[in-house]
Amino acid sequence: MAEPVIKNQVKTTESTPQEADYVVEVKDLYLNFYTQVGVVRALNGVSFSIPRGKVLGIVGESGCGKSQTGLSILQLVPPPGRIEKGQILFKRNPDDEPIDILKLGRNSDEMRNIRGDDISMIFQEPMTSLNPVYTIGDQIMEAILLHQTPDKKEARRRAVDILRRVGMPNPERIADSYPHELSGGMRQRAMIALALSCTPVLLIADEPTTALDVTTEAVILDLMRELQAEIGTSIMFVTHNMGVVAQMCDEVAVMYLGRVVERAPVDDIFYNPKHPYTIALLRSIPRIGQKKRKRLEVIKGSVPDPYSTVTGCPFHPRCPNFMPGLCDKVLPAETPVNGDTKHTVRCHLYPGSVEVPSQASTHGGAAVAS
Ligand SMILES: Nc1ncnc2c1ncn2[C@@H]1O[C@H](COP(=O)(O)OP(=O)(O)OP(=O)(O)O)[C@@H](O)[C@H]1O
Repeated sequence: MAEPVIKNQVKTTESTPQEADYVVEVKDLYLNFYTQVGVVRALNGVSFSIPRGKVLGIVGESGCGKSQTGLSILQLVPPPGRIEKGQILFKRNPDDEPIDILKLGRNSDEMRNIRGDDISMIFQEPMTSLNPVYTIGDQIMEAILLHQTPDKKEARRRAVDILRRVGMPNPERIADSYPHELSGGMRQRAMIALALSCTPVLLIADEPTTALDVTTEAVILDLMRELQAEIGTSIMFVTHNMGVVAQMCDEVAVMYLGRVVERAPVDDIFYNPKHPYTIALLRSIPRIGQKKRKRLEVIKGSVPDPYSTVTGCPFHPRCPNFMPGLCDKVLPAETPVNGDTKHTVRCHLYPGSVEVPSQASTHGGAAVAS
């Protein structure tokens, strides 16, 4: 029986991020929402790359722009959102010339092909992806018939096979079930099966397990990791849960108010965090060996109102290391930590941060005052 074609091959490399192979590179992305009460500057110069065959975690508190970054990659930002600036470079294969997704028409055939064939997205709520009026099997078959084979019998066989691979008991029966007939964990598996049915080069997983109980969450995370290793799909894993990051990710980008403030291999994020925001995020989670009575620390203050203006470093109003006259005036540039380009930070505690002249920021440091 022919297996679905695996489009992407894992290529392990010890090179720097600039040299390393990526599937998607987001460069200096700006996104605004033009609402009736004002402009929300949701993304303010987001830059990062998703390494081929690896899992990149995107973490940060609610409202920092994680989901909108994922939706931007698929050109699915809802109105009244508008991408103002930036590039999203996509490379299907390592040797391909990159395609700038933002140059493609939102509804063009090429964009639809990328959405259906190369990049899949899964959400916290499976019913966002699953259609309640079609059986699970029909929905998976539809994707396979559209992108892989016109043969209905073969499509059915592949649909059942992928349901088996995501650990569904009795996949033949599940294929004939409607979404409402399944439990939450089963629906999540069905959604993953649907997303992986075309062996995408990239899977964008937006809090896919947040709504599940911890036991089911652990099973689904294991499954995703297994399938990722088997198929070689890259994953952009959006979460606010640092425990999930430790379990799932190879690299991590920490976002604060529409900007990446630190990115590094996962071990560096946990054992050598640099940005005060990353450190605060880590202090707010329980750790093994921590004294029972020790209270978890809450990050001081709250995320600024989306319409408000912050000058300098967007984190300065909450930062324990705040340096008046610098942090509230100058937006820190992204700099490598001790010359290591795999680990970068945007913070004035580290050399090289004062590169950009004084700038005003809106909602988390939009670059330039308007
Ligand atoms: N339709 C919209 N209209 C106006 N502002 C929006 C809209 N959608 C998102 N935003 C704003 O964009 C910013 C980024 O939102 P986003 O959903 O990406 O955050 P997030 O980090 O994914 O948060 P969460 O973890 O809660 O999903 C937020 O300030 C949010 O209020």
